[in-house]
Amino acid sequence: MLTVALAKGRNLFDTANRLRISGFALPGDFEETRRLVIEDERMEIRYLLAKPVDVPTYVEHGAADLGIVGKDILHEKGADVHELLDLGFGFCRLVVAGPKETDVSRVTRVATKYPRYATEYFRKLGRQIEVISLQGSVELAPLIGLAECIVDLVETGRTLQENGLVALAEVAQVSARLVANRRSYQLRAAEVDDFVMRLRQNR
Ligand SMILES: Nc1ncnc2c1ncn2[C@@H]1O[C@H](COP(=O)(O)OP(=O)(O)OP(=O)(O)O)[C@@H](O)[C@H]1O
Ligand SMILES: O=P(O)(O)OC[C@H]1O[C@H](OP(=O)(O)OP(=O)(O)O)[C@H](O)[C@@H]1O
Repeated sequence: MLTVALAKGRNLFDTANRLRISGFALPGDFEETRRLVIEDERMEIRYLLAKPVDVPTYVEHGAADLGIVGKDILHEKGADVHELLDLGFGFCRLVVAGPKETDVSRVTRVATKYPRYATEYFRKLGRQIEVISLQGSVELAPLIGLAECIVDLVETGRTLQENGLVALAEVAQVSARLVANRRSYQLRAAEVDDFVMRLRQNR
């Protein structure tokens, strides 16, 4: 039986949809259930419903053979996992954003849920910045002077717009990815390949 860790929240609906059209039988209440472990006995798959940021951890440590999670989280966590497939949903962009007059090449304080991305991005610009780590509502920081700009996800642009901020530069493009534990990828190759093939065919 393969164990697959799925990110709860925003991407779960598209993930479940993709699994269903790929032939996996999920319970009708899959997207709403409070159960955290769900078994599909016919397909011999066990799903773990995890907080998105924890999915790479389950996969890296072998608690799950496979995982589905956003590229943003994957890179930020730096987990040692094998990336197998861009699933083609969960699209958004990680950007530097702030008041429109902000000079990105001169900022010193950046608020973000993504310290690694932020540090790497500004290092490439030759800038050593102070990162202010926040857990959400990051757009607040430049509004009240906690930071000059932010590094955060943008999808529709509505949150930036309603707070008088603009995207100043793109840091990364994001979509959902299928990842594998490195040992599972080698030792359970046939099962993993079958899972990958089914998801790939239904992109
Ligand atoms: N507009 C968006 N804002 C945030 N994440 C998005 C957006 N569009 C797609 N995503 C993807 O969804 C993932 C975040 O999902 P979600 O917001 O449910 O997680 P979360 O912020 O960790 O939530 P929580 O902390 O409440 O569990 C991101 O990692 C990203 O890959
Ligand atoms: O471009 P938009 O479509 O407006 O989406 C972008 C917003 O969505 C996310 O926040 P989320 O709703 O996950 O809340 P959070 O701030 O608590 O992370 C992200 O951090 C942005 O704030």
